[in-house]
Amino acid sequence: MPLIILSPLLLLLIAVCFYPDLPVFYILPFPETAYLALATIALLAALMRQTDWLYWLALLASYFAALQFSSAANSAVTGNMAEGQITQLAVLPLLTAVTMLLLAVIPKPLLSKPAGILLLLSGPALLFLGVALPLNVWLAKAQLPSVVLQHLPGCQGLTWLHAWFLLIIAGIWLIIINVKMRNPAQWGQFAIWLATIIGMEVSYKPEFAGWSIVAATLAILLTLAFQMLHLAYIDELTQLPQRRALLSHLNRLGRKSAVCMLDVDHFKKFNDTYGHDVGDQVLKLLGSILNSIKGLKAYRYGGEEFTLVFSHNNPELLQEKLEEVRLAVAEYPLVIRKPDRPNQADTGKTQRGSGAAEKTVNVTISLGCCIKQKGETPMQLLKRADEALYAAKKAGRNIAVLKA
Ligand SMILES: Nc1nc2c(ncn2[C@@H]2O[C@H](COP(=O)(O)OP(=O)(O)OP(=O)(O)O)[C@@H](O)[C@H]2O)c(=O)[nH]1
Repeated sequence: MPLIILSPLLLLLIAVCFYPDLPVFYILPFPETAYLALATIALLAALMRQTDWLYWLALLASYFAALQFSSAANSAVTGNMAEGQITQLAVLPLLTAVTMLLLAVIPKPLLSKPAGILLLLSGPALLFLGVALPLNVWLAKAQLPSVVLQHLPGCQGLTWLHAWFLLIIAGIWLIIINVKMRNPAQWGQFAIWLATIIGMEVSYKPEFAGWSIVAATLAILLTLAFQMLHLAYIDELTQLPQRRALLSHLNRLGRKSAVCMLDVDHFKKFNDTYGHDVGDQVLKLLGSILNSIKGLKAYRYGGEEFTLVFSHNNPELLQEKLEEVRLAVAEYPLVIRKPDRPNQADTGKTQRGSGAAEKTVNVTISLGCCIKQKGETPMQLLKRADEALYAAKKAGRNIAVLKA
């Protein structure tokens, strides 16, 4: 997924480096096209209720405007930055990188709230302040060693100073994406940052800088598509694909396959005893247990029912796997905080650990599995799996029933 999101920028980078004379670079009028692309994506993001993107787009638009303003101010210089000299334009990527990293990590308020409007305006304001203030003069006073102000080999705009600074930002960003937040939006934001760096390096040609904005908007478009797919197919609570994804899988099921329905035993009683919130945590945990078991594809069918799809029909292997799933759930200790600790009520009621005010419980599941028959439709197969589940419940629960 990340590479697809980054692909417009990677393609642009290759084209700029190796094919700078491509006619496609010169067919669009810039900067108008860049602003039009930004406005279109902003509209699309707002329509899709993904308004966080508006913060990013405002920042990107003001970055592009600041880039043009600084480029015009430095128009006497052929490249972005004369060797060994810090221009205002050279400070821009450093400032943008920090602003974007900040935007990536801070919680974003609703745009309709005053705090949202403030955040929307503060990013662009910071950039324009950076351009207006003589930051380059202040930086020059720091008397950096001349080597850090030399251009990178093959680069016209970026110096070693930029390289080190941007490398650190990129490192922090990639760590955040991979360790903390694994979702398409994080990669889309990283793509925007990448676009600003490319835009900076190629700003000596307005067409290239304009294309970097177009590539960034394409990256956001791809991210929006992933976000919509996620909304349509992934269950919010368990993070498993939900019924729509299951039906699409069942429609392209191979000849040798099997389907299993499972649900939590006495879940109504569990909810009544520990509360709906704790019940939700159990379903979440069940989702992560099912997702971690190899050799099957797990879906949340609805409520406390889950479906497992197997791409083989070997009865021994199926029985073994069903048993593995059943035991994985039954043997997982759920630590539940007692309600006499209200101050910690929001911080995860179900987790591993021990303590005086905690109680360990176990939940069990029942499973009903059926091997796909010749000519059987997905609905018929699901219905038989449901009957097998019913048989497992009748047989006393916490067992797996496999039918041919
Ligand atoms: N916490 C929580 N409970 C849910 C959710 N979806 C369904 N339930 C509950 O799951 C319970 C299902 O109850 P029943 O269908 O009677 O089944 P059961 O109590 O598990 O009994 P058996 O299946 O016969 O063992 C109901 O109380 C629903 O409210 C959910 O998303 N979160």
